[in-house]
Amino acid sequence: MTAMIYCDYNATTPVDPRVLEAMLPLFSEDFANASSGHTAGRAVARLVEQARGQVAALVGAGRRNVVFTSGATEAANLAIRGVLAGAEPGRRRILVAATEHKAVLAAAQDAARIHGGSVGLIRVLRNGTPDLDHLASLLSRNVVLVAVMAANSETGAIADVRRACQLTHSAGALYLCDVTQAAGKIPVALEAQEIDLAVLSAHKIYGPKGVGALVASRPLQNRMTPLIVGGGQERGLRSGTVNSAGIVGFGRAAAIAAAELATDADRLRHLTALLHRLLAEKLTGVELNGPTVTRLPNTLNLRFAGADADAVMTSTPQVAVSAGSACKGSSTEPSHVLTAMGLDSTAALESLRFSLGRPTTEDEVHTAADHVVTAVDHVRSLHHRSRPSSRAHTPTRTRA
Ligand SMILES: Cc1ncc(COP(=O)(O)O)c(C=O)c1O
Ligand code: FES
Repeated sequence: MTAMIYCDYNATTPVDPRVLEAMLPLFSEDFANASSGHTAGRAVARLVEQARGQVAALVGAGRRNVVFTSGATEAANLAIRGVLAGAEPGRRRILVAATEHKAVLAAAQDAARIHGGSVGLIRVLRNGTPDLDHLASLLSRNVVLVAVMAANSETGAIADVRRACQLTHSAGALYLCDVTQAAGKIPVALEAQEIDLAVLSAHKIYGPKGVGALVASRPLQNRMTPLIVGGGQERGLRSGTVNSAGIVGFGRAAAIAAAELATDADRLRHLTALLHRLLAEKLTGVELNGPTVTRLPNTLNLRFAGADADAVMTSTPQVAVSAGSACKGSSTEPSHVLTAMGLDSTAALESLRFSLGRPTTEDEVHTAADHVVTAVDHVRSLHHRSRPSSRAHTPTRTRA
């Protein structure tokens, strides 16, 4: 049995050993409650504040702007609900890119339902990048919030965040940027770009699961309504004893990601291009879903025409890839991201996402490509056998 080759780092990453090392003392000697006034508590509070600074630095924000949550999902819910709750009655429309993560799409729908608002979808171009001309045409004085993610988890498509933010501000609305996939992979500069609200998650950057952050300016934080009330931690925006071990791990992961971003990105860009080349050389009918250039360095979403993605995944248990996003699991619904780009459901269901990571090696890429080639060939041959009248997808392979 060969070891599994993990190519699903956009779904989640392993905890970096250096992160684990930083976290361990928080479970033993530094276990005190960060809100406690005694020396032990204050020592933990200092570690939490150090982590706040590290997370802020990764995304180019001030330390005081970071509010720790249980993840990007909670942060998105807090941001959207928090803004809408305090919005003027005549200004409760939210615009979200059609390819946003469900955490943002569902939070927007829910907030609109609860607070009497509405949600509009911003179209994306064929390559998955948000259509900012469409955003411009949708903006009006009713819009309170616009959400356009920095980089898409399924296709790696990178948005022109600067322009999206400028358009939003010129209409007097707030801009929310989901940087969960961008953080640690490409530079993120929230303050320089005047982004009002951002969300991210530790487990996408080799930190632990169950911890994330909302980044928002102090005046905005003061205007926001919390989702969870109680002891008033995180300046009243997120009550509950802080997850000190998780936060310290998040901070260490952010510091490592910031220091290694450039080298990681170069290496991953090379490995992703290699994987793409190997698959395109050995298979016909391979189409890239996503931009050729403005794409995350580690992400490759490919359609293998005539090969159902779930069947390919079943035939290649040695390689961990995903069809759509991890939280959809094995659902047979086509990805909302791919269909928003104009793929029909057949094409969407024939698409696989490869996302490489810090531990990925060149050997792994070669082996993964071999496995996927075999699996795609196998699935295509089954398909042709089960439907004798169908034409082969490969021009060189004709049926008798
Ligand atoms: C772009 C994006 N936003 C938000 C999330 C949600 O993060 P979490 O599961 O940590 O709440 C994810 C994770 O899948 C993501 O990829
Ligand atoms: S786990 Fe990434 S999309 Fe849900």
